Amino acid sequence: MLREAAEVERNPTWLCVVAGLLIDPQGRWLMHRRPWDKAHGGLWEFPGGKVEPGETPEAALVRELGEELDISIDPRWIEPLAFASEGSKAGGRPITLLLYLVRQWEGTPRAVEGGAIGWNRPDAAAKLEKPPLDVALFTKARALVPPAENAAGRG
Ligand SMILES: Nc1nc2c([nH]c(=O)n2[C@H]2C[C@H](O)[C@@H](COP(=O)(O)OP(=O)(O)OP(=O)(O)O)O2)c(=O)[nH]1
Repeated sequence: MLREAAEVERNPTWLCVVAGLLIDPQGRWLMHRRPWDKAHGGLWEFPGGKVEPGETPEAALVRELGEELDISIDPRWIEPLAFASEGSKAGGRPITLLLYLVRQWEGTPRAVEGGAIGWNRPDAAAKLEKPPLDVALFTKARALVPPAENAAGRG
């Protein structure tokens, strides 16, 4: 029993991915276009990546946003917003995607790993082509983001 548990811990049966919804003072949402050579290449996602073994989801998000967007974030500036899960695909582990709201950061976000970024009002960001897991998650995020920030994004 113990041996099996240790094995699962070393080789988890599901993949935990964390991502951030960055909203600027004008109410625009940041989306990241994945590099063409990666899975879901060219699609617009919430910036983030995989949680590494031994890492908390929050630490992973701070690390991933630093690597991907060249920004610094204090863990106190992020808050859990929503999650989405997808079933196992042939050959792959099922993914659970945890989405955090990011209200504050240091630095100017830029795509440093070969992708691109876009700042859009939620209405425009909704029209960007996304990975399947993000479609329902995006709708959920729009419903959950506090009205003040939605209002700032009108127009
Ligand atoms: N970051 C991110 N990944 C997503 C989203 N939606 C979605 O299905 N995914 C999938 C794509 C990938 O299979 C996985 C995340 O992998 P990644 O390639 O971004 O992560 P990483 O930076 O840790 O990857 P790697 O370079 O180590 O391969 O989750 C999303 O909104 N954001």
